[in-house]
Amino acid sequence: MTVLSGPSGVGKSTVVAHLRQAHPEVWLSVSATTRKPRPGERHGVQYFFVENEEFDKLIANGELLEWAEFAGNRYGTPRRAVLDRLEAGEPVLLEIDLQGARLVRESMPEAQLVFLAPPSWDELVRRLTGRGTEPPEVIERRLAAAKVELAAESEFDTTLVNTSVEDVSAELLALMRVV
Ligand SMILES: Nc1nc2c(ncn2[C@@H]2O[C@H](COP(=O)(O)OP(=O)(O)O)[C@@H](O)[C@H]2O)c(=O)[nH]1
Ligand SMILES: Nc1ncnc2c1ncn2[C@@H]1O[C@H](COP(=O)(O)OP(=O)(O)O)[C@@H](O)[C@H]1O
Repeated sequence: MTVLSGPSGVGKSTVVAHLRQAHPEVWLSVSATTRKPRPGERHGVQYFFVENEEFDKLIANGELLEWAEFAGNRYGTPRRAVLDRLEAGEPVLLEIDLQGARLVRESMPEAQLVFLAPPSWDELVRRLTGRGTEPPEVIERRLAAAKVELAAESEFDTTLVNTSVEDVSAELLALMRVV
């Protein structure tokens, strides 16, 4: 199992979408979140969008492999689906934040932790702002979280710098031994 983390706006979703277009056999976990959908996001595709009460239930029933609060919303990985795919021997990819990556490392030490880094701080700010999905105060919050995440890079097994989506997808596939 491979965990991909990195600051908001670095390009995680873009890289994963590119990788899965060429290799749909890579299974990506769909997380539950209390965040509201962005335009174009669909329930069950990018996320399972749930209310706070539903998220409380998922935690209480032990249905999440890990969960974390990120920039004011909660996000969690449904446990059953991940375990089923691992049992079936499929390549499993989680795209989660630093706190989640740390929790996975504790509960599944065999997981491979990959950090996606921006070419520079200015480029990260450009990407996050340029995406145009969040208002300025949310961007500020995510950039504050990004500073913490960038400082934790050394906790990961591997760092990939997202200069080129094509290159980084190929590198990630190689790390996952999908060719
Ligand atoms: N711990 C944890 N983090 C998650 C999960 N799903 C998504 N995240 C992370 O939550 C953060 C915010 O995600 P999102 O609101 O979709 O923003 P984006 O990643 O900037 O597009 C990102 O770092 C995601 O990787 C999850 O199930 N668990
Ligand atoms: N290698 C890259 N070069 C230039 N822009 C990129 C690259 N990777 C992603 N982007 C752009 O950066 C923005 C943030 O990417 P996204 O995949 O949403 O990030 P994340 O999922 O890490 O929050 C998007 O507008 C995306 O098109």
